[in-house]
Amino acid sequence: MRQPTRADKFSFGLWTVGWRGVDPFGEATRPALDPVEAVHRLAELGAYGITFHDNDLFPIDGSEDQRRAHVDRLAAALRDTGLVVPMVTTNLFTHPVFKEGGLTANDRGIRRYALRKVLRNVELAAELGARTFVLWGGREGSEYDSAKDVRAALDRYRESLNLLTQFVLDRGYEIRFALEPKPNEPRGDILLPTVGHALAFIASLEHEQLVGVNPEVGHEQMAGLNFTHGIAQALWHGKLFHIDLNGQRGIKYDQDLVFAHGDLMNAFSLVDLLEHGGPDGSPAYEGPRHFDYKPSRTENIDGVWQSAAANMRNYLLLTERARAFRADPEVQEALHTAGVTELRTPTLASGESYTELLADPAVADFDIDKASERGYGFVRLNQLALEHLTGAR
Ligand SMILES: C[C@H](O)C[C@](C)(O)CO
Ligand SMILES: [Mg+2]
Ligand SMILES: [Mn+2]
Repeated sequence: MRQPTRADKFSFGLWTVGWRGVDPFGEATRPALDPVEAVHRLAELGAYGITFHDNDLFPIDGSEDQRRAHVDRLAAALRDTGLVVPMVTTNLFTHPVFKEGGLTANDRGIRRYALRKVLRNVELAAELGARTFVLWGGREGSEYDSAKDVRAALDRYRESLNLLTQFVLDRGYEIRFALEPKPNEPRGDILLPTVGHALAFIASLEHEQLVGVNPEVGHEQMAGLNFTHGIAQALWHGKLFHIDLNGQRGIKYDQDLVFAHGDLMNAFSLVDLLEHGGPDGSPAYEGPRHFDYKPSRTENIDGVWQSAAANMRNYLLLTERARAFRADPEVQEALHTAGVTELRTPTLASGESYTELLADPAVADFDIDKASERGYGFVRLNQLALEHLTGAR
């Protein structure tokens, strides 16, 4: 099993390895981690980039000089290690001022403050060469239906995205925005809860070509959805601008487990799609393989670095297993029997009209009982996948 290299484009949020283990029922179990230390350690482990929220780097109420000093310290560590910053995002959820939202808070003053905070952070993203700007609306939502006019909230979200995309165009920044959906937590119900909601919303924006999605494994699975299906549809729309990889075990609080420590079969099909879903088995996605996870609260700092390494190792393991799966002649035969490749053939012959379809005797006399007898062999195909996944093949 090879070690990760910069070419694998693995990136980590500073907030991941830096998570101190505070949860709603317990205080921190680990000391604060210096972002510069995180950059050096992640570089040693084989990462290629780091991402961050503004306030992962500097305090929300710090002075301009303090802000600049923290940014310069990070920039120096990036130069020393060669790590890059593919993505930047804004914290619109920790400070109490955001307790009722940021960009879609009922309070207009808070919305104006939040929007300015994002604009300032887009400038920082441009300074550091980030190409993607993520917006996770963790506090955009409600606990009580009568407390939030959802249509007005979507108006405010659209107003914000239209301003932010105009800002990027006017400044000439090479930046695109990626919305990160999540169904709930910390708000009882979060707006734009799934990839589907986000894709529909993006279509309503003035500069929709600059806005895509940053789906997170656990977030779609918290909504009971199949993550690989969500990623496939995001790719189909040309809107997979970034991705948050982690693990989740069923519909419960956001576990942010190490990638593949949740639904392993879905992690396998996801990596197969990302790495071999393009033309002739090439990658379907060229962006960073970004981990947004939390080292379990049970771990000490050694466990933190082991968990970071585990994310990259699991991605590489699944890539290797998926490659063997695709190369297995029995798998190719099973895919053919299952009709997986047949689905790529258009239902209509080229140029065929509905008139010709209606008149086609082969369709008019289609023997549905005979057609019902087809055995697709899906279980055998899935067994082959499992045997490759477990190294039994
Ligand atoms: C980018 C986003 O803000 C990161 C979080 C907080 O982990 C949500 O997944
Ligand atoms: Mg999460
Ligand atoms: Mn995330």
